[in-house]
Amino acid sequence: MSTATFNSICFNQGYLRKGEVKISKVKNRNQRVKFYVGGASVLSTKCMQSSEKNKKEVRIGLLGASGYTGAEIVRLLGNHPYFGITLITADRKAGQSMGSVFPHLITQDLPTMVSVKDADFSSVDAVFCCLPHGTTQDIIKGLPRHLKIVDLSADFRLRDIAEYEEWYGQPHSASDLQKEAVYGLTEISREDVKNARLVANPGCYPTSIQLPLVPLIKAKLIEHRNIIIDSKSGVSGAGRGAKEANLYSEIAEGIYSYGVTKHRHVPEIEQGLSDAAQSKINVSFTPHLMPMIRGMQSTIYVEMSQGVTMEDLYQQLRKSYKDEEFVKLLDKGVVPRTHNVRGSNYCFMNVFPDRIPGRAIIISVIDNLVKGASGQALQNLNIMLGYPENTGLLYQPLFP
Ligand SMILES: NC(=O)C1=CN([C@@H]2O[C@H](COP(=O)(O)OP(=O)(O)OC[C@H]3O[C@@H](n4cnc5c(N)ncnc54)[C@H](OP(=O)(O)O)[C@@H]3O)[C@@H](O)[C@H]2O)C=CC1
Ligand SMILES: CC(=O)N[C@@H](CCC(=O)OP(=O)(O)O)C(=O)O
Repeated sequence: MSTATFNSICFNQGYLRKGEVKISKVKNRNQRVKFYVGGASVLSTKCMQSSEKNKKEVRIGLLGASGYTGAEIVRLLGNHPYFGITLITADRKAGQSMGSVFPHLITQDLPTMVSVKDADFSSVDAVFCCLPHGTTQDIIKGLPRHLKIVDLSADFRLRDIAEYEEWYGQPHSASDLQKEAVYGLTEISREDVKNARLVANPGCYPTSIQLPLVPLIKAKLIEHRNIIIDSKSGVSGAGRGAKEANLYSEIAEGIYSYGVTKHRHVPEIEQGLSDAAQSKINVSFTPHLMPMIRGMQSTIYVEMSQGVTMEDLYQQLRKSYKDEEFVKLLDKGVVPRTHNVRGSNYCFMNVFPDRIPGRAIIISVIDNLVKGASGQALQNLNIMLGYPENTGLLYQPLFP
């Protein structure tokens, strides 16, 4: 038995911070080790001293590092003890350093951005693909098979290729890969994510909508008809590319409803809800652009099934998420606010009685760039590679 002091150690379910632990046997880092912490013992398959932080075990390639979700991956991985970035790509900004494109990341020790066509994947183990939909499928098709991939674009989210082609207005060039892709709404498909090679990371609106609705639909607590979803997004949801519609003068001091009746997230939302219901569900969905940078709220109006009460809805969500680290049902009556999840991987939700008997109102909030994109992507890659799901994701919300 030996004694050591760690700043942090990780074990199967999370982290222990600062403290003395006694280690019964240690031969190598991946060995099963017994820790004694304050009299209790904890079994671990992987442990690491924080002083080893720079010797990262997994080499990450980040495609689309010069965009918002790419930058967010860099920010999150800055605190990840096991994942180190060894390759970053950009398109127009290829040849530049990360610090020159995103000065807030100047302290990160990263290689220069290269174009995807010049990227060498031989010393990469896993890839985050933060590229525009439509361009992604051809790039992923060309990647070596040894790579684990989390794709943040919409290219592999829809199982039905014809539906993709209809809603995205272009042919799909990698239908074979689509068959192996796992839709990575982590809390709902965790078991499938574990064994996936390619994960299609959900869209931000679909994440905020499916997390509350899937458990209620599975438990048959709400009717499949008349689901009305009104969502609001911060402008970073549209990416960093210059667009007239996203100019400050177009966004500030106003709200803009867009994609009315035809937003491309409709089939993704309906796919997830229909899977939960095991029958086709159609929804009314309208997204809005808000004069804020980050954040997303979905306000969802539903009809409760015959005989179901508000208490049933609340208790079902409590049961579904009581052990989840990143999805929180708030105390009764507390209204979720985008401010309360900013910069974090949390989804906060709650359910309220409507004034009209038999109807309920659900509100869920996320940070579109974290749980709605890069945070959930990291949660998925942690699972795919057998690390604790929360690794690198323990940021508290940034408020005010
Ligand atoms: N922003 C958000 O909140 C969310 C975004 N997503 C999805 O994640 C993906 C990335 O989004 P986001 O980071 O916001 O987008 P950005 O527009 O901010 O970044 C796009 C990135 O892709 C690169 N790129 C553009 N075109 C090409 C191309 N033809 N070949 C190779 N690289 C290219 C850009 O390089 P360069 O800058 O050098 O031109 C940039 O690095 C998108 O599919 C988006 O829909 C998903 C959920 C939420
Ligand atoms: C504000 C804004 O423009 N948001 C984006 C959604 C971002 C996202 O989650 O979507 P994808 O990953 O499917 O692109 C939009 O409405 O297209």
